[in-house]
Amino acid sequence: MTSIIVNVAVGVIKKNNALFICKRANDQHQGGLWEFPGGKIEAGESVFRALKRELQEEIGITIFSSSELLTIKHDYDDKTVKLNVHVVSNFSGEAHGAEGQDNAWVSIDELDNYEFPAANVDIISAIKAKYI
Ligand SMILES: Nc1nc2c([nH]c(=O)n2[C@@H]2O[C@H](COP(=O)(O)OP(=O)(O)OP(=O)(O)O)[C@@H](O)[C@H]2O)c(=O)[nH]1
Ligand SMILES: [Mg+2]
Repeated sequence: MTSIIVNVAVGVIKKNNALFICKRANDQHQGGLWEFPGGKIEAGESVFRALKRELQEEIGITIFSSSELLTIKHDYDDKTVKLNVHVVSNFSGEAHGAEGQDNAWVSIDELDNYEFPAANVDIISAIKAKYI
C-alpha cells in the first residue's frame, strides 16, 4: 500500500473512427505497454490545462476542447494513479510521436490487440460502451 497518489490527465484522441495510442518508453512506469497519451497534472493546473500541455509536448497537437469520459483510481504496487480521462476530437495538428515513441491510429476493435496498463481496462470498457 502507498499513500502517493499521482493525478494524471489522459486523452482519448479521436478522429473519424480511429483513436490515437502511443507506446510507453521502457524506462517509464508501466514501460513497454501502450497508453492513451497524457501526463501528470501540476499543482494548481486544471485537467484540461494539463491535457493541453501534455498533448502538445507528447504528440504535437493543439486541443481546443475535451469532454470527460471517466475518472479511475488504480493501485499499482509502487504507486496509486488517478486517471482523469477525457475524449478529445477538437484539435489541430497531426498527431505523431513527438518524443520518438511508437504510435498508431486504431479502431475500437483493434484496441484488444494492444497491451495496456491494468488501469486502462476500465477506459477501454467505457470507450466500447459509449462507442465514442
Ligand atoms: N499517460 C498515461 N498514463 C497512464 C495510462 N495508464 C496508466 O496507468 N498511466 C499511468 O499514469 C502515470 C502518469 O503518466 P505519465 O508517465 O504519462 O506522466 P508524464 O507524461 O508526466 O511523464 P513523466 O513523469 O515521464 O514526465 C504513470 O504512472 C502511468 O503508468 C495511460 O493510458 N496514459
Ligand atoms: Mg505521459
